[in-house]
Amino acid sequence: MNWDETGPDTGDLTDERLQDRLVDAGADGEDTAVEAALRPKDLDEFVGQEKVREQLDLVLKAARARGATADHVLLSGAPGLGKTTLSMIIAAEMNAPIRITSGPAIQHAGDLAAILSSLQEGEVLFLDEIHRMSRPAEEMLYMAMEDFRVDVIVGKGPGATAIPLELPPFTLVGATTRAGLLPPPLRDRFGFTAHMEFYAPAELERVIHRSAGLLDVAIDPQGAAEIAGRSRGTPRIANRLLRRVRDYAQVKAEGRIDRDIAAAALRVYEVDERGLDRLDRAVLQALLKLFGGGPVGLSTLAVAVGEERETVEEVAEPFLVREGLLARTPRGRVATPAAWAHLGLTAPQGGAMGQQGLFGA
Ligand SMILES: Nc1ncnc2c1ncn2[C@@H]1O[C@H](COP(=O)(O)OP(=O)(O)OP(=O)(O)O)[C@@H](O)[C@H]1O
Repeated sequence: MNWDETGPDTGDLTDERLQDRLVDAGADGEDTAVEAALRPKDLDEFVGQEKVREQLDLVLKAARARGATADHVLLSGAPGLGKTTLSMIIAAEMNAPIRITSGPAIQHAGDLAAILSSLQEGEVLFLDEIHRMSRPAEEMLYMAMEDFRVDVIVGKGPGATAIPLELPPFTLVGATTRAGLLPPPLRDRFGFTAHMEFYAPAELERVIHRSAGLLDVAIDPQGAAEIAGRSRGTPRIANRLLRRVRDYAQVKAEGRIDRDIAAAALRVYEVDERGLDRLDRAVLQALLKLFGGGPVGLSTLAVAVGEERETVEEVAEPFLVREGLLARTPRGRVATPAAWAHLGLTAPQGGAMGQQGLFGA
């Protein structure tokens, strides 16, 4: 074997460390405050997603020309790609107020009835994680979306009565990370559905330049490219990395960000040039160094990195799979040739443990 035999340096990736992952696409407390300041305010400021922007622009312009409320909109896509931002832009473009809530916050049909009955005419209701709403609330939503009416059930058992309640026309903007999980009757009630894609590096560079301008940070094009390449196709991560690089630049380089400063800062934060962090690399290293590239079962891999199965499967693997570094096969997890190259290791001759046949020699 021609790789070093010391085994992976998996460190101590406790749950607390995971919550602080710089490359997690979910929002944290700090994000929410800063994100408000960095959010594009209209469709022109919204970077990338050309098709979605073009289509949405037509939907909104046509509704405005008719003096009507815009059709219901469903936005699907991974966390941090701009679904909340787009919903706010829809409201702004329609000159309408916006109410923000989420599926998990609506556990009873009554919760939803209370929200719906207090909407103003034309208001945008943003329902994040719409796939996590309770079943009774979901059924109430069908009628509200289609007929702008809900039946509020008063009482229980045989004496229960349904009191119809008229609603003002409103625009529901539903957001989900998993459009496939939505029941077809709900999906069909949206007049416009858009899928948000991960952003290309050049688009993330534009996001970074825009945010740097708003944060009053000096950054050159190479510095922005360096951060964009590590941002996993996600504007939220790009903005978060920019803020960490800004800290480093303030302490070490009079606040100016160029390629070397960005690279040095992100080395300190353990985000590599492809956007992998310590956990991602620990999983890859275990797979390559301990198991010759696999196939190896998920549980074994998880024990090797000292993590829960779910952490490896849900936190690390999706990005590694997306990047073409790891494959989930019926025989177990397998590293791709790109994984060997990324860690600077040489794949064993003859394709040890399943390399051959799965990816060629
Ligand atoms: N197209 C874009 N152009 C510029 N900035 C963007 C864009 N999309 C997202 N952002 C920035 O990324 C951050 C996260 O976006 P947003 O909160 O809209 O994501 P999201 O898809 O709603 O995420 P989640 O599903 O986790 O709530 C925001 O601060 C916003 O400024």
